[in-house]
Parts: sequence; structure tokens; C-alpha cells
Amino acid sequence: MATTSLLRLPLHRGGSGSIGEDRRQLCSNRPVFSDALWAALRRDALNSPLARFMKPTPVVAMASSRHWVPSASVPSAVGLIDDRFRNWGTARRILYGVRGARSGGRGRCCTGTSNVGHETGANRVKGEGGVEIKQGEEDELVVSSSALGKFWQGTEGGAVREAHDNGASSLGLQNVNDVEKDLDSAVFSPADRVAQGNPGGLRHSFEDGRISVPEEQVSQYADSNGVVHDSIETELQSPGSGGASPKDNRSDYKPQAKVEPVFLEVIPEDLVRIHPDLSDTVGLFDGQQPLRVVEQAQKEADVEPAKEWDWWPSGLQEDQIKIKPDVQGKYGREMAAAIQAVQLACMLSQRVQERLLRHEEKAGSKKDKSLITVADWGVQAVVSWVLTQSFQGEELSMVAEEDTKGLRGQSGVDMSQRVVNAVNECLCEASVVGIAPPKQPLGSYEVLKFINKGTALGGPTGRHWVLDPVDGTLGFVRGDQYAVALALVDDGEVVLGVLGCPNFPMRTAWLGYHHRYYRLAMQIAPPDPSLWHRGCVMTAQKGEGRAWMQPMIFNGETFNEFHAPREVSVSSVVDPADATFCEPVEKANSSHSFTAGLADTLGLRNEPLRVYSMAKYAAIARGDAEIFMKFAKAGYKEKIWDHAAGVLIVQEAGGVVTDAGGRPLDFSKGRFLEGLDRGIVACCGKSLHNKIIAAVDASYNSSTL
Ligand SMILES: Nc1ncnc2c1ncn2[C@@H]1O[C@H](COP(=O)(O)O)[C@@H](OP(=O)(O)O)[C@H]1O
Ligand SMILES: [Mg+2]
Repeated sequence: MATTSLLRLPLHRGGSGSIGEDRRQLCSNRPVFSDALWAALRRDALNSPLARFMKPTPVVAMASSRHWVPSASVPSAVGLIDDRFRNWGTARRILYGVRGARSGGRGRCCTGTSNVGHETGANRVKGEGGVEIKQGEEDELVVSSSALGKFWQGTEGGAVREAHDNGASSLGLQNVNDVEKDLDSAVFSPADRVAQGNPGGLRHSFEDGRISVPEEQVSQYADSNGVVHDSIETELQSPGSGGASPKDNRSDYKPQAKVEPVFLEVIPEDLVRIHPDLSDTVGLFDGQQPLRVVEQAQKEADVEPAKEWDWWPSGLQEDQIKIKPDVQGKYGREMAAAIQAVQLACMLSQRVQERLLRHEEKAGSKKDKSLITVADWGVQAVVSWVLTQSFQGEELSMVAEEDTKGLRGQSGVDMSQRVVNAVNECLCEASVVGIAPPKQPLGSYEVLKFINKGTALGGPTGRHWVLDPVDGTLGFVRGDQYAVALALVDDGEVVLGVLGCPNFPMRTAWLGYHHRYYRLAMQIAPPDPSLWHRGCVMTAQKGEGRAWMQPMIFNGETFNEFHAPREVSVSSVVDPADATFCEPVEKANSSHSFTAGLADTLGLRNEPLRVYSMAKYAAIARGDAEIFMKFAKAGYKEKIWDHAAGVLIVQEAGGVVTDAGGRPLDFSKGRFLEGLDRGIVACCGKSLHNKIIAAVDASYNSSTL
């Protein structure tokens, strides 16, 4: 049995690509960079057995479009690059697995993308991408492979073909003739060449920019790797069955006993630091157990294991963690998990905010020009991870603000790396909220997977978690108020709300100030730790008629009695003259002039409290202010995650929240608050609320909204 080895080659970062969601696309979206690879091979792999199997191709050709790089058959391997694939984004990780020597098992020329993937089980490819590789940066290619001939080739048509030394399959090439044509000019392996009566041209040198292998090595290969050679011959003896659907053939498919799996993994160097759990990335091969590829490859090859995370907590078992939020009620279990998720995620957001303020971190922008930071993605990943952990075996539907688009493509490389690091840095401390950290740091693939769980559409039936990972991003970036808002919608109704407000101080007096002043003041006169100077988490369950507040976990604390929730309730003010109203800081998000007109009509004398984020709902719920109004420009569609948690908390604390027509907000229509009448009005009580709704009706038509 030939050994599997893991070869790490320095790889010049030079392109980008994304791994398609469809596994069958994966191969053709796989960017490896030939020119860099070529250089790497020259430098590092010339003396390895790999050199024997390289196609004698001029360097110039290697750097352009058609070239081969053998990936297996040898205890080292490589991948392929085609310049045109450079725009396809980069795999943050490419993992390639093959079990069995044949691809579809039908001779040399099998066509069609279905040759790769789950249908035959011959090639199982799975993955997810999104990290770009930056031009000019050094990267590392990690390849593990074993004794099966396998090659990659870019073709003129823009397709990528995989070819096995015992046969070939094409990806994206529909025409058998095309494949044949390409195969004619291709070298599969020395053994293949021998079989074709064309063993010449393989000389072990780099003369004229060629890498070539002497014939002796070819036969040597055949002798010492009889397994592979045998399988090649077997295949070559029964050609011509190509063209049949791999699916049709599935029941006939039998992996060849002597052939080892081949795995090709490409991990950018910085991501190698985060050694991922690859088990679910590889998938099943014909019903067999998933293979832990890298582990296996490392074991077989006896190579240095992936870098250890020396700071990762070890030996921590879930049952050793005693501190957990104790929540009663119909949704007690969900509430406990939601509190854990929000408390933990706020640790991440707080770190990121500090870094932003120290300029160690910077914000990016989304397509719609709104800001986004590591924290938006990081919090979403952490919350998604906690919920997944807490409800294992149950389907998780999550409607969340972020997707992973911004983590893909050229511009996403750096950000995605920072997100992965921030997530692991946070999960490492999961035990402070009573959850065992993952056994090892999450890989980028998993982090993206957790973020992507937030793409659910919601709707009138079933349970949907609703998350705004960082509400009030502008406030967040400015070092001011923001909220991590998580709610549960059950059959269209919000039944649970958790609002993490890391900068929302216990002292109401500070609320109206820019957080910067608050921080300054804290430096001058450090607060008594029993005062919740550092933020709070507000919670409520539907129907309880009560809302709660607990201090935010801070600086490595764990849950303790001090974190026990305390009940909060809305203000009892009924006279508008004594009432204070909150509104967004940004005029763009709500018309200040319209609310000023309303305030005037109603006789509201206090200055408005302008606060970023859903912290405004928190302020109403705990009686810091009496009214929250938001009147966005006509045409703006409010999102459910911007309100779900806050609305429930205010209602359960005794307040009233409706649209400007006096109707309840409808969380059952998907990701948007469909049918919202003009704006949103949250109030501490019914009488004040009625007055506001009447005032809106009186002045709306004359407004400029
Ligand atoms: N043009 C607009 N009109 C109204 N709301 C808007 C808006 N653009 C963005 N928002 C929403 O207002 C939220 C911020 O609220 P506030 O202004 O009260 O701090 C944003 O949440 P994110 O910061 O999570 O994107 C966003 O959802
Ligand atoms: Mg928001």
C-alpha cells in the first residue's frame, strides 16, 4: 500500500475563486496557482517522487492555461491552476476526496459533471469557500494524497478536468470528443504512458523549462506501486463504458479494494493555523464513514501535525460546567440558550469594539454602503454555534441580518480570517456562560457554515430564531450604543426576546451621553462594581407579563448570583409634559423633524434621547424613557431583526408597541415587517400611546416623510 503524505508547499497567492455551493461545481471552482505552484515544485518537490509524474510542459504553458499537475499516484501531490480561474475566488479550503480508482468506472473518457460528487461516490467533493488569496502574499498549499493517480487539468474551454490514471472524467466538458482530444495530448502518469506505448519524454530534469522524468523511474514506479499500476491496467482493459450515467451505475459501483483514498486539500497558510475539523467536509464515500482526512493523512505520512492551539482549553467537559442560566417558563430552555448565546457573543462584540476604537480593527462596508465589522459576522457565528450546540438534533431556522457574501472574493480574505479568529477567541471562553467550548477551534469552513445558517426566510409557521448580530452598527463603530438582539418567533409570534446592550449602563443618567463621555467619566471615577456600569442583557418571554435585566458578563467572569436577573418595568409617566421620547441618532433612519412636530403637538417638553440601536427599546422597558418613535423614509422596509426582541421586552415590561396606525407589528411575513403603517411607536402605557397615534394621524399628511 502506498503511503499518504502531506506536503506543504509555499504557494504564491495570486487569485481568487469561490467554491460553489454545489459540490459538483467545486472542482471547477478550484483555484490553485500554477505559476506559484510550479515555482514551489521546482524548489521543493523536484526530488520527490512527484517529479516523476509531472507533465513535461514548458513553463510558459504552465503559467498560461493548459497544464497538468498530478495530484496523486505519488506520496505527494498538487493541484491545478488556470489563469482564468483566478477570478473565481479562492477556496479557503479545498478538500478533495476520492475513493476507488475509477471515476464512474467506465474507462478513460467519462464526461459530465456528475462524475464528481455524490452520485457515484467515486469522487466525493464537498466544501465551501469564500476566502480570497491576496495577490503577492505568501500562502501555503497543503496537499495530502495517496496512491491513486489523479490529475487536474485546465482546458481551453475554461473547464477543469480531472483525470485518473486509471481512467478519466471531465468536469464541465460535455463532449466526449473534446475529452478525447485533450487526453491525446495529456500525460496521465508514467504507468499510463507505458500503457499507451508512449513512455518517452519523461526525463527528470528541468531542461528547457521542462520537468521530466527518466524512463527508469517510470518502471520503478510501476514496480514499487503495483497497486496503482494494477488498477490502471484493469481499467485500461475495460474501456469504453464511458457515457453511462454514473447514477445508473451506482449500484454496480464497488470501490477497488487496493486503492487508497486521495485527498487534496488546499488551505491558505493563515488558515492552516486554524486546523479545522474536516470530518463533515469530506462526506461519505459510498455509504462508508466520513474520513478524517487530514488526520488520516498525517497518521499515514507521519508528518508533523497541524499546529496546535496551545491556548485552546483542554479537558473541559460539559458536565463540569455548573453555571448555567436558570430560566423557567414555556420557553425556558430556549431562553437559557439565548442568554448564553447573547452573553457570549457580547464578549466578542466588546472585544471588537475596543479594537476598533484602538484602530486595531477597521470596519468594512456592504453593498448598500452600510457598515459591517468583524463583530457582525462573528456574533452571528457565535450565536448560531451556541444555538446549534444547545438544540442538537433539532432543526435550526435562523433569520439573521448577515450573509457571507462579504467574506468571499478578493476583498473578503482578510476579513474572513479576522472573523474566524474572533469567533475562536470567543468560543474558547464559552465555559463562562456554561457551555463547553468546541473540542478544537472552528475552521473557516465551519464558521461560514454557522453564519450561513442565518439565511432562513422566517414566515408564519414553525420556529425561527431572529438575530441582529450588531444592531446599530454605526453606534458600534463609533464606540457608542449597540445591541445584540435575539428573538424566537413561534408560528409568527415573538415568544422570546434577549437584548444584549454591552454599553447600556445601569445609570440612566448616562444614557443620553455619547458613550465616549461615559467611558471618560468611568476612568476618572471608577464605578462601584455592584453598579452595572458595563452593560446589561434584557430578557422577556411572551405572556409572562414581566421583563428582566441582568448584568453583562465581563472580563472572564462566569455566571454567578450577581448575574441573577432583576425585574424591570416601564415608566408610569402618563403626562406628556413629563415624558421623554427616544429616537434614532441618524436622521436618515427616522425623520427628526417629523417627531419634533409630534413632540410639539403632544406637549413633550424634554429633549429627545437619541440613542443608537435597539437599546432604545431597552430604555423604554426599564423606564429610562417613555416613548420610542421611528419614522423611516417612505419606501424603507423595516426588518424583523431590528425590532423582534425589543418589541417583546417592552410589551412584557408593560409597554405598548404598534405601528403608527395602532396595529401590532407583524413578524409572520418573513424577513420584513410587511404591511407596516408609516412608522413604529413604542410607549410605556396605553394612554400616552393613544395620544401619539392620534397626533401622528393629525400631522402625517402634512409631513414630508
Ligand atoms: N434608511 C433607513 N431607514 C430606517 N432604518 C434604517 C435605514 N437604514 C438602516 N436602518 C436600520 O436602522 C438600524 C439602526 O437603528 P438606529 O438608527 O436606531 O441605530 C439599522 O440596523 P443595523 O445597524 O443593524 O444595520 C438598520 O436596520
Ligand atoms: Mg439592525
